[in-house]
Amino acid sequence: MPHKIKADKVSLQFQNKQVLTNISFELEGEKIYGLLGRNGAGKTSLLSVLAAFVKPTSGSIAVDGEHVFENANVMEQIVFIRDVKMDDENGKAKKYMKDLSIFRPNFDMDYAERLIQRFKLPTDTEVSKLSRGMQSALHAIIGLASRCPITIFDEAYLGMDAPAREIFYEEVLNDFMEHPRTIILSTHLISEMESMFEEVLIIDQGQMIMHEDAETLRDSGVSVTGAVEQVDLFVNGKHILKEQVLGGTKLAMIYGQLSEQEIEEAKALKLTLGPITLQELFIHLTKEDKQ
Ligand SMILES: Nc1ncnc2c1ncn2[C@@H]1O[C@H](COP(=O)(O)OP(=O)(O)OP(=O)(O)O)[C@@H](O)[C@H]1O
Repeated sequence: MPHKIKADKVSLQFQNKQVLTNISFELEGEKIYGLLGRNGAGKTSLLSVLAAFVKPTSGSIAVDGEHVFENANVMEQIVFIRDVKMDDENGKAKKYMKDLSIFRPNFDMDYAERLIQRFKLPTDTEVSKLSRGMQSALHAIIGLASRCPITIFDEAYLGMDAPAREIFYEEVLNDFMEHPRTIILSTHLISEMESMFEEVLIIDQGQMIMHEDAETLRDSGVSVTGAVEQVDLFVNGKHILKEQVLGGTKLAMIYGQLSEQEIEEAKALKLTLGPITLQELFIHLTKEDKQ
């Protein structure tokens, strides 16, 4: 059964710094959610409140109606994976996992072993001596193999190289299909991951500015490709997110939907219309000088 998450007016202050302001949202669960925000937007802070690592200054987060903070029952349901260095950890990867698995009732050691093979994680090296990318892989393996109903990866892939990130994305998708659960992936590097998200939450300067179905978000803008002059003619007066010229061809991304008449106009100008990327939309929505 999916676990419902409800955040109710969550605010967080560190000393005098307002880090989160009145954040409310509901997640119905068993989906892959993308939490997007620029550096310092408050992603880690929000996820730390959700994982009960930090008590909000005001407001609360509840899972199935139970507040998370200092609630062992709920905390057992949540795994929060961050890309932190493990410089002080003694012991090797398998022992490290075994020790952690005691607190994770669904931990699947066979799956962890398969992931160790896939990521080529050295098992004869002390955890603290693993390279940064291998420490990231170890975090990812623990997050996946824990099979927690609420699985949070907070930029967990940052230390990995491109092939390792590919493995991570593939494993998240495959394991989610086989064991549906709530997976929250926070990132500011969107282009690689955007196809994974079913719903997207965007925070900017500590505030939730968007919570939307990923498809709906992609439909909120249009890409227009064609001959430079024709594209210029068509996008004139529209809200342009990005323009790019390659030889005689131009790609423009515009914000907002087109009317039937505009679609006909585009056809007449021999323009190709397509969806925009979440990345473009994100950059637009979180730009400092946005209107
Ligand atoms: N312990 C702390 N004490 C004071 N300020 C903090 C603390 N932790 C975070 N902050 C501040 O809170 C704000 C949000 O930080 P947070 O790490 O949540 O952002 P983020 O979106 O995860 O950023 P990034 O993508 O760079 O990791 C930042 O301005 C940060 O400096």
